[in-house]
Amino acid sequence: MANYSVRNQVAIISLCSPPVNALSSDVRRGILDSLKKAEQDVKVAAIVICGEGRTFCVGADITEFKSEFKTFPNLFELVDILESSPKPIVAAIHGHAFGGGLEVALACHYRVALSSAKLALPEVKLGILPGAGGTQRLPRLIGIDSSMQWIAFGDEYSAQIAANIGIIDRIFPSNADILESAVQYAQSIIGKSLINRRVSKLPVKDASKVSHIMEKYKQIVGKKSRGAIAPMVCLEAIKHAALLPYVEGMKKERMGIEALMGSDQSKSLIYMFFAERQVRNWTIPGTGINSKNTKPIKVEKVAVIGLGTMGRGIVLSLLKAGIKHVSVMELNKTARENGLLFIKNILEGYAARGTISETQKRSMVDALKPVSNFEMLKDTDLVIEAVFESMSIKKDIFAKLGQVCKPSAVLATNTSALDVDEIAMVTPKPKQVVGMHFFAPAHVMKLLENVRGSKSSPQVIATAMNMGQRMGKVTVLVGNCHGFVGNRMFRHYTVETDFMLEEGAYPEQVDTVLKKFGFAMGRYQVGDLSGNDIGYRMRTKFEMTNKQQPPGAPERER
Ligand SMILES: CCCCCCCC/C=C\C=C\CC(=O)SCCNC(=O)CCNC(=O)[C@H](O)C(C)(C)COP(=O)(O)OP(=O)(O)OC[C@H]1O[C@@H](n2cnc3c(N)ncnc32)[C@H](O)[C@@H]1OP(=O)(O)O
Repeated sequence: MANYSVRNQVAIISLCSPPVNALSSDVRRGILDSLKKAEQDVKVAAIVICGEGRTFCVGADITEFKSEFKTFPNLFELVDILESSPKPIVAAIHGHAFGGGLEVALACHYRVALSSAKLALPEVKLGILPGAGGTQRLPRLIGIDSSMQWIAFGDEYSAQIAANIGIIDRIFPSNADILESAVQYAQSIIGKSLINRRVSKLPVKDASKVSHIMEKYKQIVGKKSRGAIAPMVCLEAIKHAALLPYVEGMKKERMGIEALMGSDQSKSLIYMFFAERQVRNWTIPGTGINSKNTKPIKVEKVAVIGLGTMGRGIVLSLLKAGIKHVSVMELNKTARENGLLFIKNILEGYAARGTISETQKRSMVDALKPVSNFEMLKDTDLVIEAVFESMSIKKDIFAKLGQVCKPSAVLATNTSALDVDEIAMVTPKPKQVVGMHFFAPAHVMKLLENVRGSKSSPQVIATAMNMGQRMGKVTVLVGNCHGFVGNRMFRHYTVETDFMLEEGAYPEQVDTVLKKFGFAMGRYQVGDLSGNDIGYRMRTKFEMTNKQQPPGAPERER
């Protein structure tokens, strides 16, 4: 679980737990045993900790969360043992140094990284806090302000940003051999004093400003992470780094993680973490066909038909995924102009905020290819139709696509409830048709529900799934039934909130409570965004509005 070797006075402890070197109890034990060997070997003058395979270390092994705390060395014990080593330890980071992985690196005396490496303390996204000294060591290295930013939101940062603020001591080019570079670096620091290299012994630079900074982040967290408990507990723990000696601060951190670990919020977030990964392994029930044995079609040219709310978001998602040729077809002139303006404005906003560079923005704008007739789509690899939710309009479009598109083109409909098979049947090759149900706003929402028609070919399904993943979506394969899965779930939620209106609540009151609970938008805001007419049409088509009831009859009687 950790391999040990010695090269020119430098001991190498390499984490070996594929695929991501999570810190299972065996890995922690392996690190400790190797460290003892290195400390006892008189020929060893420095130590490098690195990760084998694609990454340094992604943190604690989440699958062990129920049991790991009793096994020695625990992660918070291991980091203190590492830091107190009399021989200098260099963390050699490539891939990811996340969570406990970064905490191990912070306990080392030096940190070097490839420029392509990513660093983060993302525990807050699992509803917990960095419980191996992260809330106490990071502030001593980069200050309270930056630590609150890193820990309360859990975002990842590039090695270069980490170097700029003092986490990383030396950056190597992304194509360098990280181990070789780290060993050379370790040789260069042999004999140097470790007095200023033990992070837990350093003072917190902006400690005197802690109250002010704390207030600032409480406000931001209150808005950005409404309803979440962990971010506030993270802030509290970091505050203690400024107010208390390291050992006392660690006790507070421990209290924080004990309060959060096993909470309903944490359990849900951990469930979500694994569920999001599990859906990548899709399967067609009863056929043996699955993500492992089916290859997607190569997609370079994509077209989106319709530039309304959904079409615009889909185009943006494709551009963000790096698709270099996105044809957009909107026959209505005003809708086309408004849609293109909307897309360009959003890209401008990304560039202004630094989410993308100016060069990336220009290349995204260049990738946009407005087209005015169906013939222009003849060499497109994937067409995503995102027009009005009307079966007759969609059938009309698919009949035309069936005539003009090349036989291998994947034809996707962004319907939220209509029968994908009925749409597919108007084309000469129904096996090329699949549903790709995005959620509004499509460039923001992470869920994509791909709908498997009864005729959709495995390769077509694989292509839609692959495209979803390229767009960074949590892409779920579902069957073809009314409302698919997302809207069938959403329906129960809307029915309950509608009952509340009938019982006297106003839409804005319902929305306010939901937002306070943590929802990004209230249920009625969502209705306004997607269009209440869509739900109305769906209900009418399926005769869920009981014609015997007079207009205005209560929902529960319909
Ligand atoms: C009761 C009180 C006790 C008090 C004492 C507590 C002491 C605790 C001390 C310390 C606590 C530390 C907390 C942590 O470190 S929590 C973990 C923090 N790290 C993370 O959250 C990182 C999670 N991983 C990711 O975000 C991604 O995997 C990423 C690193 C970005 C890589 O992404 P990608 O390349 O897309 O790879 P996958 O996500 O597909 O992952 C590949 C497979 O690896 C599995 N995986 C990933 N991370 C972990 C992990 N931390 N633990 C276990 N398994 C992990 C993932 O599920 C994939 O598996 P599969 O292929 O089977 O789907």
